[in-house]
Amino acid sequence: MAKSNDGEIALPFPILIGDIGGTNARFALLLDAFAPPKEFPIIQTAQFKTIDDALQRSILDKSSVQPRSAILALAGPIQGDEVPLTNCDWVVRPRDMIANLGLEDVLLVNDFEAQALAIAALSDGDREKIGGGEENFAASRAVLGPGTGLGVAGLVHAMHAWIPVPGEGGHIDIGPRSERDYQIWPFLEPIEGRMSAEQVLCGRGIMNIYHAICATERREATLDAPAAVTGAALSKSDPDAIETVSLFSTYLGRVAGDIAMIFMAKGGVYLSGGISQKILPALRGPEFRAGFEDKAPHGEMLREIPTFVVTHPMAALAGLAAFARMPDRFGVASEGRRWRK
Ligand SMILES: Nc1ncnc2c1ncn2[C@@H]1O[C@H](COP(=O)(O)OP(=O)(O)OP(=O)(O)O)[C@@H](O)[C@H]1O
Repeated sequence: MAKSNDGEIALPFPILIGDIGGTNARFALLLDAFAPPKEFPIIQTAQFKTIDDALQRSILDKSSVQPRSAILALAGPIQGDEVPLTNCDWVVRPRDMIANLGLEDVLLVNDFEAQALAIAALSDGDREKIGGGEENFAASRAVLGPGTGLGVAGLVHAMHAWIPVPGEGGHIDIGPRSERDYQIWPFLEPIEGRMSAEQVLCGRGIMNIYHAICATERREATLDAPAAVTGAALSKSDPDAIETVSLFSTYLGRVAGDIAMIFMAKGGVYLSGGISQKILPALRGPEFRAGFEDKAPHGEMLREIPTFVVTHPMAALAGLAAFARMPDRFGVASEGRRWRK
């Protein structure tokens, strides 16, 4: 059996891989290191009381293949033998999974770690470049994903391996920069008195910006959901929605530029998460790159760093599949989050 580079033995095939978010869970089976993943229909987490029930009824009962191991990416910190999920009622108990579902080996990783694994493996068909120079293939990369929250991770190339670096980068401070920012800022809702990136760069953040613009303009806020705001912006039917998406793109560019500097991400900065793909036409506009490059004294360096929108519909699963097939290429720590029969 192969050894992964942290000295652990690679997980045995067939491997069940899963990306479990607050609303949706996506699963696929890998029969061996070469066969394409067998994907299952997306599961709504709210429709099953427990994850074991969802796995039994939606995966195991629907396939003749019994997986020997599982790699699951979860939204939330992984600590101890019972891992509650953020934004949904499921609790992941790997020991019970091994006892009840016929698995021998379970590895849990953070959802943005899976996104970081994905950006090591995406082909040109799974991403759209939106500015900057050529990528440096051996250099570090970073990924930001505005969705229900703002996930951030780095991907560092060291010791002949790609090492995902998950963190809480979505919660860094963000401050006003332009005259317009100074007008809007007093109306933005802070968290415990401070403005963090996540307060503006997620679904809730879109509404925060939109309400602040409406308050600044003394206009009634008529749109009631992030999708309504981005829809009205893309169809150019509402001036406040248009400005919301313009400022969202600027702020996403600024934070992406900060993360690029922290990781020296000359391999590129990637935008994932549910929102990036949905506002892709807006991200192609000038605001995102202008915010990204406005980083004196390092503007020159930032202008060279390419940025990409991840267009792969199941990027996290693609990342987990790449790791499952070639664990030696990645430095994924397993201490405290791997359970074996
Ligand atoms: N068209 C849209 N424009 C802007 N925001 C949207 C749009 N559609 C959904 N959203 C917002 O995106 C967020 C959900 O993001 P995303 O799809 O990335 O979910 P997630 O956090 O990855 O969870 P899960 O994995 O369970 O789907 C919600 O806040 C939702 O309101």
